[in-house]
Amino acid sequence: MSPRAVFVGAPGAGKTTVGTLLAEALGVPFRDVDADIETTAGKPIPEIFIDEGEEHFRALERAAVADALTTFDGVLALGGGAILAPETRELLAGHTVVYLSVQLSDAVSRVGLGTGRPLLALNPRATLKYLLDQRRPLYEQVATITVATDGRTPEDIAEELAGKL
Ligand SMILES: Nc1ncnc2c1ncn2[C@@H]1O[C@H](COP(=O)(O)OP(=O)(O)O)[C@@H](O)[C@H]1O
Ligand SMILES: O=C(O)C1=C[C@@H](OP(=O)(O)O)[C@@H](O)[C@H](O)C1
Ligand SMILES: [Mg+2]
Repeated sequence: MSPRAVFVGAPGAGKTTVGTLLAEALGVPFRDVDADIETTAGKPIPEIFIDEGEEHFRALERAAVADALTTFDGVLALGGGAILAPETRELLAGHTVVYLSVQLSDAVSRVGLGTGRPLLALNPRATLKYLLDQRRPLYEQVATITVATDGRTPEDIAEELAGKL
């Protein structure tokens, strides 16, 4: 069993939003690894970061991605940092991986100061700039399809992808 599409990209790229719309368009289920992690941990992601720390979150994330890649055949969204793990990048080989790219300005305006992303809680613009610079090569490495999302609606992006998949 293998997902129809796996979404990667930075926080605010629209993985959860576009992934949900694409799953609807294809008539398949949607799953978000962040939600799987919260179910396993029994608490929201910010609380995992506070109580156990990022390393523990990343361990849960590696396990959740490995599980979903072999047990789920709908549309799957990863968290933005999942591709930091070399073993996760290796597991993605052979899958249909959609990289939603986003420039700093759109990413910042989309995530704003909203809660739920502990890494961005303090200084979203500076942190996002760092994350984008660090991760862009990794997203490009695992991607089989890349879609630039700046200035486009989630509906428009999902429609384009539904036509390609
Ligand atoms: N293409 C887009 N244009 C404008 N806003 C978007 C777009 N994609 C997502 N958003 C908004 O940005 C925020 C983050 O989207 P989300 O799907 O949670 O991103 P991710 O899962 O990649 O972090 C949400 O408020 C969502 O409605
Ligand atoms: O970029 C990251 O390291 C993270 C992104 C989040 O997911 P989204 O990319 O869906 O916001 C979530 O997994 C966690 O807060 C860590
Ligand atoms: Mg998300």
